Amino acid sequence: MPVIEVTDLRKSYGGRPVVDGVSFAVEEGEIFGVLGPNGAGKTTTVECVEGLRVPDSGRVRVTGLDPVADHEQVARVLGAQLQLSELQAKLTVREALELYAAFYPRPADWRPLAERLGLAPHLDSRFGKLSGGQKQRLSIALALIGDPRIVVLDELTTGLDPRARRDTWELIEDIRANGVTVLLVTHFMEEAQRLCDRIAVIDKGRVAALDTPAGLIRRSAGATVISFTPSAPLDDRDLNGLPALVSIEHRDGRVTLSGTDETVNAVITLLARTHVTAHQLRVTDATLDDAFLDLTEENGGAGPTGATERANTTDRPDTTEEVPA
Ligand SMILES: Nc1ncnc2c1ncn2[C@@H]1O[C@H](COP(=O)(O)OP(=O)(O)OP(=O)(O)O)[C@@H](O)[C@H]1O
Repeated sequence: MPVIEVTDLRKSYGGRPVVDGVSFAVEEGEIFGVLGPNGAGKTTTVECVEGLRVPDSGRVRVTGLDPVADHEQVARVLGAQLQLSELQAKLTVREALELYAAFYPRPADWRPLAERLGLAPHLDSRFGKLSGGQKQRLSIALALIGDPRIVVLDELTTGLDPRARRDTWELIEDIRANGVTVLLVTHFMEEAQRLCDRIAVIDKGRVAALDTPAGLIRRSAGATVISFTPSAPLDDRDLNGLPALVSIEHRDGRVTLSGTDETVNAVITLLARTHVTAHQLRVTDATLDDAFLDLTEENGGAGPTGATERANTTDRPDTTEEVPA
């Protein structure tokens, strides 16, 4: 049975719909991602799940409870990440943990929690003196202190350096390994791809797609990208005739094609037939970035032109770029 159910959720501000019929269900034990461009309605959606906003219409249930009508009971099963600005700079880590534990009838023991989150050496440090990563870990600890079944993490790793971000990912996996369901709002494709079992891509207040990361990538128009530098020019007619081809790009003597495995096999056959050698041949899968751009309208939507530009980006090293607004 799903632990979170959102059905046809709608919310407008000043007559402008920002959540426009969103539906999804999160199963127990999942890391479920909510991904989308700026202003897509992600935070509004999860705040309705947390009971912090009242929907205009639609139905939200958290373990069968209504987050608005049954707010207190929902607060016991659902841990929300604290806005870090709400913590006083002079409060120590220990004081913050003790204070927040006191809000719950059956809190988790904060000591092992602090240990697990690497906060044990910093118990006497004041909040204002913590690094960005330590602050984030404290905010996760405070979200978990009520011993919730579900935790909502919104833009958890924004502003963290790559190492702190990776450490935080391990923590999130660790939280799930302890049986907690995670609802994760993120901008970072790599984060969503690495962590989430399923992702709802939200665009302009609607669910543009809901699938596993691999499923979203498969939907992307050019799911496989092959690039090489040919030893002699290839005939454009041959390239354009390749099966399942989505895009072709020529740059600095290098050819980059996106399509499917069928395209890749046909290119290899073409190279053999024309006795052309492919130098620095690379075959890569499209990334969630590519799928995201295909699925969200503001970035140009699906189509060969968009895919052509992106074909190049798959060769990039392991980056954690934010989605352009
Ligand atoms: N209280 C409010 N009053 C009026 N407009 C609001 C309010 N809260 C949010 N909005 C607007 O609703 C839209 C959706 O906001 P929301 O924060 O849900 O999006 P988001 O997908 O989380 O965006 P981001 O990734 O930028 O945080 C935005 O245009 C935002 O400016």
